[in-house]
Order: sequence, then structure tokens, then C-alpha cells
Amino acid sequence: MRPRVGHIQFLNCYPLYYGLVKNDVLLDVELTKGTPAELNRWLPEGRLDISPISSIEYARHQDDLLLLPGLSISCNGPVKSVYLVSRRPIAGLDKQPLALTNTSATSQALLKIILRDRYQLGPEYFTCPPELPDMLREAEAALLIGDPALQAAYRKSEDLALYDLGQEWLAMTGRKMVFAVWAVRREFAQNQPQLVRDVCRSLLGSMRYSLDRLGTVAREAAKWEIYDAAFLEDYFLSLEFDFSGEQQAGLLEYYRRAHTLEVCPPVTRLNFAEV
Ligand SMILES: C=C(O[C@@H]1C=C(C(=O)O)C=C[C@H]1O)C(=O)O
Repeated sequence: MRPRVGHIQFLNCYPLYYGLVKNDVLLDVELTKGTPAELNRWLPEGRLDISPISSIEYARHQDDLLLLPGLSISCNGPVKSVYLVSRRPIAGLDKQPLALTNTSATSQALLKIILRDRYQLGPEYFTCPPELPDMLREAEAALLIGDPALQAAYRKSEDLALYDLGQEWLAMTGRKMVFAVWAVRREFAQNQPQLVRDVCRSLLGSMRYSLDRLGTVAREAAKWEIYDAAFLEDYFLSLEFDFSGEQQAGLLEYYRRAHTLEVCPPVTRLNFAEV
């Protein structure tokens, strides 16, 4: 039986993917790529067994999911691929239309938390596809994540201000920000503990493999992208892929604030699969 495993189709997961290919793990799993919003749906629906998901989705489905230890997509300061892109300085966004990419869940709530708690602002939010020109036709500012956010930073126009939400979060809380976690359906973990262990070890092994040779990974990724290898290596270095105590503390602080916005239930503890 091959476990059905999700994969985020953004460059942030390229190091993981590179390791899976090089370590011949792809043959052992059925890998399905999607945006975070798609994976967020497919895992609880049972179309996937194990997947990276937006960290806020763990809070929303905590009774049905367990976390995989040791893996996340986090940052300690600038993340470089989660931006508020704005036509005016942030202070001018109160009551203004603000377009949120429909590929995100965690960053949508993160932006609301930052604008409320750090800037005391309440824009009029709406969700739409991540097409920056379309977004800015209808809104004063837009939230982008993943590759469209990287592109916006790479081709930054003079007229737009970019706010990095990883940096904003660190400035406000002094903490790391966890954007994505890997989760398994509890039912699957109960029925197939060995498979969960195998997948978890493979993912961790692949990640370690890539982090040990990040220059090569960046050069390989640059072959298919508009960015050069140095830009990508710098990007990969801003991301953290582990899930240690500091990331967990940052995540619990995020959940606490998200709960006060009523966008997720309270989370008192993080429950991990035994691997
Ligand atoms: C750092 C990132 O984190 C992402 C942000 C997510 C979200 O906002 O829900 C989900 C998964 C991650 O891919 C990114 O996309 O660039």
C-alpha cells in the first residue's frame, strides 16, 4: 500500500521535493501536488493520508489530525514569500478594500492579526485568486503567498510598498512564525503506524539531504525558474524547516491570537503522531 502524500507546489517545498527525488522516495508514496488551500481540503476529506497543510488548519481539525514531529515551514523574521503588497503606506488601509489570496489560510489570519494588533486597522477583506494586477484593480492592497509573492518581490514596482509578514510577526511578538505543518489523519495513524513512521523518516531524511547541499539545490531549482541560484539560496536560507520548541511556542502564540479573532478554536496542546 502506498500512502497518499500531499506536496505544496511552491518553491518553499522544493528542497523537500529535491531530496525525495534524489533519495528515491517518490516510488514509495503517491504524491499529489496542490496549493495549501487545496491540501487543506484534501487531507480532512480523506483524499490524502499525510500532507503539509496551513498551520491554522491543524487548529480547525485538531480532533481528526496529528502533527508529524520535526517538520514545518517557518521563519524567524523575514520569510520573503508572504507579503502584504500595498498601494499606500499601511496606516492608510483602515476600511479600505484588501484582497486576500485564496490559496492561503494561515497568512490570511496572520495579516488580520497583524493589522488589528500592531496597527489597529480594520480593512474590508475579500478573497480572490492570486493575480496581483486584478487584485490591485479592486483593492488598495493584496496578500500574496508562495511563488506569486516571490515574484512580486523580485519585480517590485516603485509604486508599491511590501510588508513581509514574517518580519511583522517577529517585530510584534518576538517569536518565530509557523506557516505550514505536516499532519496525518488520526485514523490513518492508528491503522498504519509503520507507514506513518516510514513517511516521516523519509521526509526528514530528504529535508536533511537538501539542507546539506543547499547551493546545489538552488542551482537545480534555478534551471526552471526566472530567479538566479543566489536569489533562491538566499530564499531557502530564510525558511526554517524544523519544528522545535521555539517554533511550537510561536505557533501557540499565533493560535492564541487567531482564536481571539474567532478564526479558529482554542489549541491548548500540539498532538504529535508517535514515530
Ligand atoms: C512561507 C509560506 O508559507 C505558506 C503559507 C500558507 C498559508 O498562508 O496558509 C500555507 C503554506 C505555506 O506554503 C509561503 O507560502 O511562502
